[in-house]
Amino acid sequence: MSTAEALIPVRRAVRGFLAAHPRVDFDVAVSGGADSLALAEAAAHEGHKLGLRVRALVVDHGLQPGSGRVAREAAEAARGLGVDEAEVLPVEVTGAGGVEAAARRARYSALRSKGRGLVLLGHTRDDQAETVLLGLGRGSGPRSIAGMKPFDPPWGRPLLDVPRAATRAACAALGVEPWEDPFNTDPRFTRVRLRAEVLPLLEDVLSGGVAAALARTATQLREDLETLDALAGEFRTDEETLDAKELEPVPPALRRRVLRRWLLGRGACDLSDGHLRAVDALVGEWRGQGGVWVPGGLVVVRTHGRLSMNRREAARGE
Ligand SMILES: Nc1ncnc2c1ncn2[C@@H]1O[C@H](COP(=O)(O)OP(=O)(O)OP(=O)(O)O)[C@@H](O)[C@H]1O
Repeated sequence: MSTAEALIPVRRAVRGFLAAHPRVDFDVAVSGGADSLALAEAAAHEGHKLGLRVRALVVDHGLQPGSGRVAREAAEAARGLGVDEAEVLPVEVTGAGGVEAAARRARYSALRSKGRGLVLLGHTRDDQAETVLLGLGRGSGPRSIAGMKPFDPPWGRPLLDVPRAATRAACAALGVEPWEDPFNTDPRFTRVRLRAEVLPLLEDVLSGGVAAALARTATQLREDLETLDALAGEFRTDEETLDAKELEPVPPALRRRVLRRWLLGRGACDLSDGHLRAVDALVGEWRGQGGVWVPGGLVVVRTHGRLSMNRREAARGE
């Protein structure tokens, strides 16, 4: 494959993305890995054709000795690939939930505050396939199976239809050596095992095309979800109480979305499918049952054909 041919898939994806979401100036989040370096090259190439300035942002988590050098090298590599500017953002990784989650929070927060509009991320079709598979396995509902969104301001993900192999091929053709994150090969992480063990086995058993099929499924599901969310948005959910009788004839999938918005708007949090179904039963399977407890210290009750929410203490009469 010639150099020019190797660059085509990534550049084409970025060109399509920029045409669909025209913007003045944008930034590219560069980790130094193959995906984001290939993205930086394509963003610079396509951005310059549109007369845009392209800046790379590299976050230094400061977690390993030499992380500063890795970040500076990533910035240097991005400059070498044509971006107009490259900036290293040192962050402090603190807070709950394990070091990986804390690093992720710090990274996204730094990118969000430094970004000038849209920040492009290098997630590929394989990342999308892994996300969908993880969501399926954990039963965490259609929202997670629908995967990552290509356009989710301030984030943009132009490479969600591009296989990871294409970003590797682009880097090889450009003569850059991407940085390999040691976390990406550590089998203690579920995602790493999905990538290294599960997906290759699925590809083998199903004779290929699995990552593409999962990514396609995510897109279809996301379109359906967006439609249902838009329909649910037509119901008023900003009032203290909800008219259960009015909701009764509404199809349950739509009804649960309306209930979700109402509950979240009134202080509920961490709602599972089980919670939503239990609240929905107050509408769709009403037989005079008692209140339903939901996270956020709340209990939902139905009285005189309307749903309302009380604090648990009040419901207990304390
Ligand atoms: N240190 C970093 N500096 C700047 N951008 C980064 C850095 N690490 C990751 N990114 C950006 O995020 C993209 C996704 O990276 P990666 O898959 O490692 O992150 P992640 O934590 O798994 O993200 P997510 O959890 O959103 O999938 C990269 O392609 C790159 O654009």
